[in-house]
Amino acid sequence: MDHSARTMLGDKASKSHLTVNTNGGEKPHVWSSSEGGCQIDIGKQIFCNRSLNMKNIIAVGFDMDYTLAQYKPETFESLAYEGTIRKLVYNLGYPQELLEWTFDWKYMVRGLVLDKKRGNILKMDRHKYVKVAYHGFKELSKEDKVGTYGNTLIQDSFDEPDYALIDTLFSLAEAYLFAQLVDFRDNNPGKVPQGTDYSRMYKDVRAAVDLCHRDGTLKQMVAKNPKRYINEDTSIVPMLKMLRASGRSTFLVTNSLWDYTNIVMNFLCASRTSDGGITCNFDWLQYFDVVITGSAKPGFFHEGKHANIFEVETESGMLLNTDNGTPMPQVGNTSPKVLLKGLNKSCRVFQGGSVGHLHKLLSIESSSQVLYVGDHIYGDILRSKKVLGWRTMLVVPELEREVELLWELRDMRKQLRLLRNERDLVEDQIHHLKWALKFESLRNDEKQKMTSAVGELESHRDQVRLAHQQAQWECHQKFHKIWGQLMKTGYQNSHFAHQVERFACLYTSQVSNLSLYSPDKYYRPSEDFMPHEFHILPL
Ligand SMILES: Nc1nc2c(ncn2[C@@H]2O[C@H](COP(=O)(O)O)[C@@H](O)[C@H]2O)c(=O)[nH]1
Ligand SMILES: [Mg+2]
Repeated sequence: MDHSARTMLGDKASKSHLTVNTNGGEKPHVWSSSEGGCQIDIGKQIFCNRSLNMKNIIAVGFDMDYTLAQYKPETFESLAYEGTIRKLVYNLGYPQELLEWTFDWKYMVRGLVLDKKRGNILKMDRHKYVKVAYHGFKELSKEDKVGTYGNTLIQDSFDEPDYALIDTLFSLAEAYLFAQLVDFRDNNPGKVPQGTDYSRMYKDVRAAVDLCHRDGTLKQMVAKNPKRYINEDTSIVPMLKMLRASGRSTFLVTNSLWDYTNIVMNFLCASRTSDGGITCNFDWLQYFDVVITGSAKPGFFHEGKHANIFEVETESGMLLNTDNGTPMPQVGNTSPKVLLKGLNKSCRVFQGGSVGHLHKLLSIESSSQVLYVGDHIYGDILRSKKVLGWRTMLVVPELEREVELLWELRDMRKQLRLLRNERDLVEDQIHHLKWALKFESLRNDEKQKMTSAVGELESHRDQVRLAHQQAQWECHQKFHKIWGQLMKTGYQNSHFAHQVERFACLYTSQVSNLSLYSPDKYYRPSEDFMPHEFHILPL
């Protein structure tokens, strides 16, 4: 990105947020360091939907998977894809030839909706109007699309059980496999198990993916070689240290269980040995006050929910009974050493429980004092904000490239807007002339003149329309060949963007972007604009 981009967009300076240290590794510039406090690249900024004064926040919580731990989709999602195929073939009777299939990890994006019954994949705008629709990998014609989804009666559904929202990066492999199976069934109806319709195929894929997450197919491989599957982020520890130094409590709430959480957090927080190796220990716990594993979000966020909470004995992974989080004597011959350990530790680790337990453990009086950072709108953000009133930040890794492309394509987008205005203007002129031809008493020569003017304007309109459509398509393709921009569908916000706007107080591309801002930052939203204001107020 050139320097002007940095200064024009959010007044950013050209300073990078990483410097190369003496070992050749990258040293992050946290806000509190001497190099920190510089202006921030557009791709790393935190964007604000709803004002949030960090001074009112006393605890900052984090989700782990795809929030603190950014998986590499090319390896991690491929692992999920291959594991799922094996289960389809060996457990569910799908043909062996599926084992030859390959996965394009860039094809699917978040925010898509699977129409399980029809075998379609959809991208909708914020009004739930279907703008892009594919049957398997075949694009639906405009007529088919409108015929199937144009009916306003189904506009407000698109929910389970007939539809599935691809709202986490964990779902990209299953969406791709669903599209492949739809194509496969259409072309080889006899080859799929008898009675298998599209919905059944989706159900099978879902069950197989689910099993991959539960039976160790994925987690064993990540544990063996975390570096292959997870991006290293040297800013996470400095960010946590800065938040804690500012007086905030920090906590982790993850659906992963303790054994896996410990491996992933060690990878993210441990200091590396000279050969790049990691010593596995529990040092990372010093950066948290409370860690809750196996949290079963989003159910965790229900205040009234009764859920047992167990203390995790970190060395052995043993679960200890607690009295709502308070250590309690174990019945029988449990070693008293183990029982007392929990009382002295600076960070306590639990499994299960619900938000009430967490508030008690952290002495939180009001839920508005908590900021929670997660990657899943439904699992992390929607319930925590809507039901509970926590403040929320959504991590959207795709955003970094999206905003940088927006900047690169600014001239193209300006051109698009001009073409759109011109098309509207010419259409108005045509309507006006046609009206006059129909209702005004005109002389023959006037009529002839007007009729030929209409003809000229219509051909001009067609040219402008075509140029506009062409430019729109080119722009769409620059973002993603099939689905276009993540946050837009045409000129409207996408369904995904609409959810981000409604449920996330803040959103940003990486969790560690928090380290680039003061822990006391007052995040303020940009001004709202109504359509009538666009032509009046200079932007
Ligand atoms: N049983 C299933 N587990 C899943 C699935 N998709 C993801 N996951 C697991 O959830 C947690 C997410 O952790 P969090 O830190 O983001 O709360 C992680 O362990 C995943 O493996 C699924 O479809 N089924
Ligand atoms: Mg997550």
